[in-house]
Amino acid sequence: MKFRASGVIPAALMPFTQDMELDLTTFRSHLRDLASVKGVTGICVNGHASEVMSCTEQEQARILTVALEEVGNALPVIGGVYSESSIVAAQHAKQWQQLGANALLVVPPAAFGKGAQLRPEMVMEHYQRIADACDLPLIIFQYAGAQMMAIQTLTNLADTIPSIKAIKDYCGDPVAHEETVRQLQNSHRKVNVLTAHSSWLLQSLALGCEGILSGAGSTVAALQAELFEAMKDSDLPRAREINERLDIPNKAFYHAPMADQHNRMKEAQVLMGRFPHAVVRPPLMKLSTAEIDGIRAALAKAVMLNH
Ligand SMILES: N[C@@H](CC=O)C(=O)O
Repeated sequence: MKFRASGVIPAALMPFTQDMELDLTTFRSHLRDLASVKGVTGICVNGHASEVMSCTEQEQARILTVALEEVGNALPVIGGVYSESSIVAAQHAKQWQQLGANALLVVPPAAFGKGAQLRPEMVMEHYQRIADACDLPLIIFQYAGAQMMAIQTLTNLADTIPSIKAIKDYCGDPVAHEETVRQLQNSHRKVNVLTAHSSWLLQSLALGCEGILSGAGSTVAALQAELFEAMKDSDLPRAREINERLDIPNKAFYHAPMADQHNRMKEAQVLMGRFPHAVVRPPLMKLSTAEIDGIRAALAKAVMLNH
């Protein structure tokens, strides 16, 4: 299945059983749900939304294999490559290719947050090792805050590593985001920008981003796809209307502490009748009843509850 770095690519959640094991039955039905949404062009697993940091290497391999079995005939599957070690990340890249992944999302190691701006060679080495270990299209993951890479580092990556085809941009800064679109997507070496700015998608898509790769897609992929379509058609009134609808669940998912963003989406899946439980692995903690009630109210207001 050929990966095209465009359109709406949800990052799947990873359901766990009550004893915190992978719940692969629910995962399979989650993947089928996502694949059935009109406008979805791929599915990403083993990203932050899948709680990749708390899954073992064997579990990550299993998650990718199950995703490929379940939806790999219909859509490209993008596997997140995450390790604190560039050497291990490169081993994963090789293994994920052998398992059949169609592209890789390079999840930034925590070390980037302690010096990627001052020592961009860390970033270059991490990506180069991954690129050398496989032949798959790579997606840069630009993260907000301390992990954020300088625009010069992004253009150096694009110029040095031909297999880089896209960037998932979650820089959180509209000025930096616009510059990323300008310098990567609208330059001679075209690297598509897939926005992850789920809470300001309309503004982001107005810059011309070629797609959306977002954890919120796990839960609001249909609305994201409608918004994407409206923006492609330059139908601003329609886009504004969809944006208003998206704003309600987005406000319930994206607020401090941001560590809980996907935790909240899991609770939403339970409230929508899709997941049996919203179990997260520590250090993430179960949300309070008051917060779950707030998510329920938001979903009801957005007409996302069937009951
Ligand atoms: N909020 C973004 C970035 C997360 O890591 C997303 O979920 O895609």
